[in-house]
This record gives sequence, C-alpha cells and structure tokens, in this order.
Amino acid sequence: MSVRVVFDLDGTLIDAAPDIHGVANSQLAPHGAQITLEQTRDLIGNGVSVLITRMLAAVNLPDTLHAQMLPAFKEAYLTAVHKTHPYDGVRDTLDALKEAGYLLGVCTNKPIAPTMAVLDHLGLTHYFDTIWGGDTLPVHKPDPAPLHAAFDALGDGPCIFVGDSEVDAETAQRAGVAFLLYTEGYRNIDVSQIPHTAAFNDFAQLPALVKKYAGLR
Ligand SMILES: O=C(O)COP(=O)(O)O
Ligand SMILES: [Mg+2]
Repeated sequence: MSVRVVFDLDGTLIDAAPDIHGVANSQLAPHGAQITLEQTRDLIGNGVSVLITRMLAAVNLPDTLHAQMLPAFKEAYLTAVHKTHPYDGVRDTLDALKEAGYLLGVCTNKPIAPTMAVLDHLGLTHYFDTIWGGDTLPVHKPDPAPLHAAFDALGDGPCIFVGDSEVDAETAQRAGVAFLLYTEGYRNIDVSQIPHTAAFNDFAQLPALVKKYAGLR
C-alpha cells in the first residue's frame, strides 16, 4: 500500500500557456485573428475541443470553423513544447515524493499525444507510474472516471489529487478524494470559490501537505 498522488498537468506541473498561445495564433492567423497570452490562459482546462470553441468565441469567428480546426490544432500541439516549463520547484518536489515511496500519476484534459510529447521533452515522464490524457477515455474531467482510473492503476492507499482549476476541484469532489489546489495556475475564479482540502503557491510546500492529508505523521 502506497500513498497515491495524481497531478493535473497544464497550470499545475507545467506552464504550457505560451506554447498553446502559439498554436492558437497559428490557427487563427489565416482568418485574420489573434489572441493574447492572457486570453489563452482562460481557454485552458477543459480539453482541446472546448479550448477551440472558446478561442473562436473570443475572436468572434463562427463555430463552424471548429471541425476543420480541431485536427490541425492537435497536429500543431504535438510539437508545441519549446516554450513550456515546469513551475518552480516541480522537479525537486517530484524527486522528494518519489524518494518518500509515493506512487505518482497524471490526469489531464490535454490529449494524450501532446501530453506525452511535452513530458518527454521536459524529461518528466519517468516520474509517473500512470498517465491519463483527455482522450484516453471517452469522458474527461470533471467526469471522475479518468481520475478513478489513474488512482486504480496505482493500486491501494490514500489518494491525493493536485490541480489548479475549478474543473480539477469538481473532479476531486465527484471522485471523493482530497484536493490540493495550486494557486499559481490558470484558475479564473477566486481561490475561496474553489472547494479544496488545502491550497499552496509554492511546490516546496507540497511534500508536507501530501504527508498531512495522506494521514501520515
Ligand atoms: O485543457 C487542457 O487541454 C489541459 O488542461 P489540464 O492539464 O489543466 O487538464
Ligand atoms: Mg490545469
């Protein structure tokens, strides 16, 4: 039996917004439109299909473009890794959690192919015993199924989900697991309005929080 810690990806382990911004603008350019990095942050969290719907709405382009944009967006997403970085302290914290003997996983709404591409590019893949993308199952967060699947893949033990958004909070609630909220990601509502077990703004705080909420002394 091991403590199981599953992480959201975008806005939690990595800041992927600059690369997603680049992909978004490469898709919008032929239509004479662009969005800002700030606008891009508000698009992230519900997967690529919702991201495109929100992007088109943000620049007043018709949603009829969605079907043609989706495959092109996913294709460009695969190589959009060079401006993406882990948040400060992420590597040290993942090392510390591994050292403590915990099992780690990822449950993201980013499709699995770009998820693997960016984790491989950043040298983070080896930390995780299981990785679930937004298209690994027919449903994605806030449906609790992928989070349940990630924890199940890690065996038995206390469950902690770490994420940055209201989508993650709802997923954790529906899955019935503890939720640690990273406050420096892409959430667009106040921390007080997001149900959470505990919040943190620095990854150095995470090992102690995991220990506490896993019920360890
Ligand atoms: O919306 C996305 O594509 C990814 O978001 P997530 O990693 O925060 O789930
Ligand atoms: Mg996120």
